[in-house]
Amino acid sequence: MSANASLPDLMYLNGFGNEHETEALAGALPIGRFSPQRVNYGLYAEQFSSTAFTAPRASNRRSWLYRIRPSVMQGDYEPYVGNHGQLCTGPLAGPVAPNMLRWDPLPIPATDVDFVDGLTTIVTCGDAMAQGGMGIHLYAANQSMGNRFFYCADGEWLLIPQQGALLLRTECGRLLLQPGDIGVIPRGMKFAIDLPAGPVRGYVCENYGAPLILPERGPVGANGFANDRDFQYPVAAYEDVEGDFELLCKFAGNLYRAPIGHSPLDVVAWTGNSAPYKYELARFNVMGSVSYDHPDPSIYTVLTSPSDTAGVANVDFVIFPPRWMVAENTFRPPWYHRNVMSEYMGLIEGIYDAKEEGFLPGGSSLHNSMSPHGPEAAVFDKASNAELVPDRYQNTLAFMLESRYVMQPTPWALATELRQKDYINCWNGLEKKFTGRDQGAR
Ligand SMILES: O=C(O)Cc1cc(O)ccc1O
Ligand SMILES: [Fe+2]
Repeated sequence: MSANASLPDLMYLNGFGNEHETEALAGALPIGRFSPQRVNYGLYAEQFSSTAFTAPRASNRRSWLYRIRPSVMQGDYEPYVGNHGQLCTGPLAGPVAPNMLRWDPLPIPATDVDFVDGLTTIVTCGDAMAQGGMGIHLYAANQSMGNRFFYCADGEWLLIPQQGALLLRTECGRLLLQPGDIGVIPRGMKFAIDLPAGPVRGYVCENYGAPLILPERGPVGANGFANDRDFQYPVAAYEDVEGDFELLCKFAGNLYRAPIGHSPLDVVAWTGNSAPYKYELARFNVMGSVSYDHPDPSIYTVLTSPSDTAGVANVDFVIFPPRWMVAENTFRPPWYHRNVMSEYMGLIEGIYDAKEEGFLPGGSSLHNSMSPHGPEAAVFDKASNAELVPDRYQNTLAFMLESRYVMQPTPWALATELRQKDYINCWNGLEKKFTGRDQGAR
């Protein structure tokens, strides 16, 4: 068991996008073929395709699942209306104002709410039906899903816990996520989320586009940033239980439910490269300036969903982890900035260096395409006058979801009391300092 006695100590398979194979019962995996006439143990073979059959080999993702019942063993879907939050899908209707926006964290619900019912969408971009863009959901929940199972046909889910542990029970096995970890669940994979250590809060990026991959390293070489070996996949674990259960799904922007007479997490063995995985953000190997200037934040990219244009992401997932700051004769916080890419930010822990006030763990900010942003006034003054000794940034873990597509706040996001209507005032006090005199700064 791990340090917290209520948390399971799970085994994992290491390696990003590897052709993994795992069996919960010895001999359950066919050898030398995927679909033998009869599968051992009376299992059914089912292929799970996450990319088109004909996607190039380097980007092709699929797995073979050997399961107690094939996935067709379920009832018809009917609309599901239980969602306690407000789950939305891009594109949303109406105009998008370019205002800079910021929100306080969601409260933990006062009534019983599980993970799926506790989702509230804050922004979306692109178009789920066209398989581009993403939705960003906040979650706050206090109940395990138990025998309510879910899958999302609209996109891959990147889970970013901010508070509390998530036990992901998936078709491929179990993953434990704690704050500081991230988890990725392929589009369409069935799962349930239990809460082994109390209430939870965090963020979900529903990636409508190409599956997340590791970014190129370029001249950095063969190691560094997020290393492939640190991505962890589950070992096969199956549930052989029957009952009056519920299969929920999100499809083409709406939630549905179907009755199901058994746990769909009944995969006894699987092999392939499309499976859920986790990554501990503390393992990120941070690159940074050891001479001068604040580099572009792309050096902190953990995962990227490419678009059809090289270097222009559908979604980049970027973190700002603890690290040393040593740059000389440099304004060390992020510079003032206008960006063609749209930037959503969240905070997992501590304080973010550009915003020491008002950007809280569990909170959010949105700086849309070409909307100006940068350090608040107090940070500008502090950083302009700081003694530039080596400084270790500790107790900090912010992240950014960046996209080529304009991000549209949901009606909830604009109306909620959690929105800080005075956010723009954080830049008050950046008065004119221009004197017209040469002050000798170089
Ligand atoms: O705070 C932000 O807006 C994110 C960000 C961080 C950084 O280090 C450089 C540019 C940038 O947009
Ligand atoms: Fe920015």
